[in-house]
Amino acid sequence: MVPQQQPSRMPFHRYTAFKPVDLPDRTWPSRTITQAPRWLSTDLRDGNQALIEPMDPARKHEMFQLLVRMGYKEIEVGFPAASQTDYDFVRALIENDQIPEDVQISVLTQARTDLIERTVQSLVGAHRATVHLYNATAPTFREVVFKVDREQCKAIAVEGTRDVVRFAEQYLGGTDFGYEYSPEIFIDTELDFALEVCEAVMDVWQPGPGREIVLNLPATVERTTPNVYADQIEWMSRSLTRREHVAVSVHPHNDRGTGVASAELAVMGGADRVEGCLFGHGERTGNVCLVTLGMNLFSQGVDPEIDFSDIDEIRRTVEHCTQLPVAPRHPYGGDLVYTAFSGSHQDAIKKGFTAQEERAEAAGVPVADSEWDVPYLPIDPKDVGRNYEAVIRVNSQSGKGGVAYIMHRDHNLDLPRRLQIEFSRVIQTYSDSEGGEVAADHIWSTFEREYLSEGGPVAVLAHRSSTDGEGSYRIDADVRVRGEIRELSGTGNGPISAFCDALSDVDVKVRVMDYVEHSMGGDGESSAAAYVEAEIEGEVVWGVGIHSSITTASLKALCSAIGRSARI
Ligand SMILES: CC(=O)SCCNC(=O)CCNC(=O)[C@H](O)C(C)(C)COP(=O)(O)OP(=O)(O)OC[C@H]1O[C@@H](n2cnc3c(N)ncnc32)[C@H](O)[C@@H]1OP(=O)(O)O
Ligand SMILES: CC(C)C(=O)C(=O)O
Repeated sequence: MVPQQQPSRMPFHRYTAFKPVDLPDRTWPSRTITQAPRWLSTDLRDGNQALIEPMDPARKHEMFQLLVRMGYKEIEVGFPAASQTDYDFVRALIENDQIPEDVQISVLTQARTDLIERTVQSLVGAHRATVHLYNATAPTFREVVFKVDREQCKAIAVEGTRDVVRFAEQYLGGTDFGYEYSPEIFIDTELDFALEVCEAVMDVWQPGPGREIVLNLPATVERTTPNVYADQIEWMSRSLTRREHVAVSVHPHNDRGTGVASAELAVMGGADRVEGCLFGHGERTGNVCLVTLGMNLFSQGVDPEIDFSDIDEIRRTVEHCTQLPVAPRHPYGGDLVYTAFSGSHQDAIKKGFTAQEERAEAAGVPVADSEWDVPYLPIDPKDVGRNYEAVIRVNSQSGKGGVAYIMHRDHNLDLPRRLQIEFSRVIQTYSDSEGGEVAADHIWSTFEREYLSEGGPVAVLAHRSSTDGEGSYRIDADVRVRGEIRELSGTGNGPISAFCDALSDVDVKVRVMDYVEHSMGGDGESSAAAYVEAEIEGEVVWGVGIHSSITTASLKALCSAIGRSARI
């Protein structure tokens, strides 16, 4: 008897639901994203500060170069007041002139005068640079961490901003200087207070034409559903004064696994800019993944303004720099994300590829330019530098479609449907007994053994044929029958029926039920494939022949069927 279910033993009473935002006239749900937001990569700061082993200078340079190559124009390069390594890295970028003209680096600092001064000093000589200042504004942080009230909390932000302005004037004369402020833990901060602090910071910075401020509103710890974050962002975006001079920025983390949705809904709610990391590195469960966000736009026909065309090179570099693996199922970049093992998916993909090619041909455009619509593949793997090799892999969950796809892809063989069924049963028997994946070369060697070996009871050694002009076909063939070489002759309405007739002389009874042939394409020496479905000794089997002469291929296919019927 199944035991009765016990009441939950999870202590859920310890947690309270996040308070929603009162915004009945919210507009974000009916918006769509038609343009990429501004991106900021914080791989070298928030990503780096969460690594088991932070990046050494060589890895930092490699990551920076990758980000530049991909097209990121805003890159947070470190926390220079935190360590000599971070400070030296920023100096090296500037002194070695490694920052392209159109790239704005930024550096993070706490709101502490000594740290701000050192942070600003790290930027001396930069063409363009931003200082990013933060202080936590949420109630628990005010009460527990800083032991300040609202006014004192606001004063930290205001004084910090004054320091930034003062030191920038002192040290950064020739720099196109920008400023970013983050009320850290914005997501848990009372909205009216977050607004009050941001307004006070703006009063010091004085944004205006040519003097933007970035107000970054982080979901430092993701604690609610993405719609609530979107409400918060829309509320802030609508409430801020001097909005046209403010870049509203979001910085989602992924604690609930909904960082990407939070960022997307926040952009619909009015955010102009998104901060995140490649493959979602960052504190705890990570920052929002910039690859997923960019590729999500791409898959909707929106230019992500970032180059993802060699996703494996990006993944390898990130793995090398962070010394952490990217999960095989990570959206767009994981090893397995364009692979189907299961039969019905493989069948649909195989049909989808054919339809895609036909559509492209009908439209007169190359497949690589034609509108993509293939089942189970939200994007063309080739658009991110993958090939179709891994799209279909065979294991015990696979059906005929997958096996047939591999035979076509790797060997130009279009197996007729009933042969697909017959051969996939052979592969299924193997995968059921061995478990695991059946490699493409094993599929081929099995096919060769089952259908192409010439060691059966009948083999054609040579043949000559003639027609009488009235549709009758005559064949004379040297045939090895059960180990003996015989000269046989037969007539029929084609080579196969003539050969069947010839075989009846040596007591081999074959009734052909289906016949299919095709050229295997390619070069001048290309072969033809012939497939014969035949009833032999009451058994229906398929045989396959491959040869540069289609007649020889068809005779071989018949011998192949005879061989199979003798074996099974
Ligand atoms: C959400 C985020 O990712 S924020 C970025 C977090 N990243 C990092 O912290 C990485 C780099 N940080 C560091 O290396 C160090 O924290 C340093 C060098 C900046 C400072 O080191 P320390 O002076 O030893 O201070 P410590 O690390 O203990 O920080 C805590 C102190 O800073 C204060 N503090 C924390 N954040 C801020 C802030 N944004 N503004 C002002 N003060 C702050 C705390 O209240 C605490 O002060 P207390 O010692 O008077 O109680
Ligand atoms: C400093 C801020 C932007 C931050 O990293 C966070 O809140 O997660």
